[in-house]
Amino acid sequence: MKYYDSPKIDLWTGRVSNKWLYLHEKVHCTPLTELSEPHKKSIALLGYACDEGIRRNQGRVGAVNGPDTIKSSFGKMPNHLASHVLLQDVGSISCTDGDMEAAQEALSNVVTSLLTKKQFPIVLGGGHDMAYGHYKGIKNHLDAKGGNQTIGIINFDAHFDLRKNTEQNNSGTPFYQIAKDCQKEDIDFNYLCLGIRKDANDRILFETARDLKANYILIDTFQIPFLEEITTWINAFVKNVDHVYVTIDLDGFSSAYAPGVSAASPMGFTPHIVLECLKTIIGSGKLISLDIAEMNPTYDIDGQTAKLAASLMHYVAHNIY
Ligand SMILES: N=CN[C@@H](CCC(=O)O)C(=O)O
Ligand SMILES: [Mn+2]
Ligand SMILES: [Mn+2]
Repeated sequence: MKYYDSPKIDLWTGRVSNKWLYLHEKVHCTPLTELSEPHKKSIALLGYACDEGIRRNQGRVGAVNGPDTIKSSFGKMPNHLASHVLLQDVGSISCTDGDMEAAQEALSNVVTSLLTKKQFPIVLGGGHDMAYGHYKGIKNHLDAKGGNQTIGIINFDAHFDLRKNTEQNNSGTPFYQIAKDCQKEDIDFNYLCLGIRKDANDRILFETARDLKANYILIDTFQIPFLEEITTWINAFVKNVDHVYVTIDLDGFSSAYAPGVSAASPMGFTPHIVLECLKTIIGSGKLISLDIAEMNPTYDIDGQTAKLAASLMHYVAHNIY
């Protein structure tokens, strides 16, 4: 398949225990052609190796290497997964010819197929344009099942990513594109954005958020001391939808935690508040799929952004089933 690379076994190295103590010993590298409906509960790791959207959005490229770096960091972590949980690396969507829309389409098709095969997808990026393909994949899967099931998007991010795509699609436009698709279908655009920075979103973006009825919490209050209020907001949002798609943009974290991104946030959020929110969302039983975006190894320091992404994955993988 064009825009698809099979899993790379070489990424999965680390301490050898011969007792599945480490995730690189637990993971199976399964090309999509060999993926079947599992007998066990299964987590599918998929890369989105594309930074074309970041380049178009005047950002710093390098996120094309993000997925492999996160997988490699994750593999070195301890495995506490139950034996009845399968962990599979199913490879990566790649975009080497600049055709980001084709890569998004390929991503959408693979996500649909993963969900149909009863996998829990964790997608690793790559630019946040990933969210458009990821959302479409979830939507197509649910539409095929019928019943008009609704999707709520929870985006942990410093940015709305609601830029208008009148000139082009890029890493700053995915949720605007989704909102426009919702309008065409006459369905609600259910979007909650956590960690918005006033110093990183212009007036037009705030106006667009208002016009599209986007829900958001500013970075000033997206902090542990406001956990009770934040949890109430999340619960109210989740209650209103059938399924939740979570997308985590690493550039929303303070650059003290996540320097390896295109647009860093010195005044960003902490991993602790994100983990608390993930606990609430997973606890709702509605989380259908998740991704981690904008990992850029070129600007990382001592692999700490990759480790943060891997730790978030570690938490989700160990709590989803
Ligand atoms: N995907 C992120 N996009 C941000 C980048 C901001 C920046 O380059 O400073 C945005 O378009 O708002
Ligand atoms: Mn961002
Ligand atoms: Mn983003």
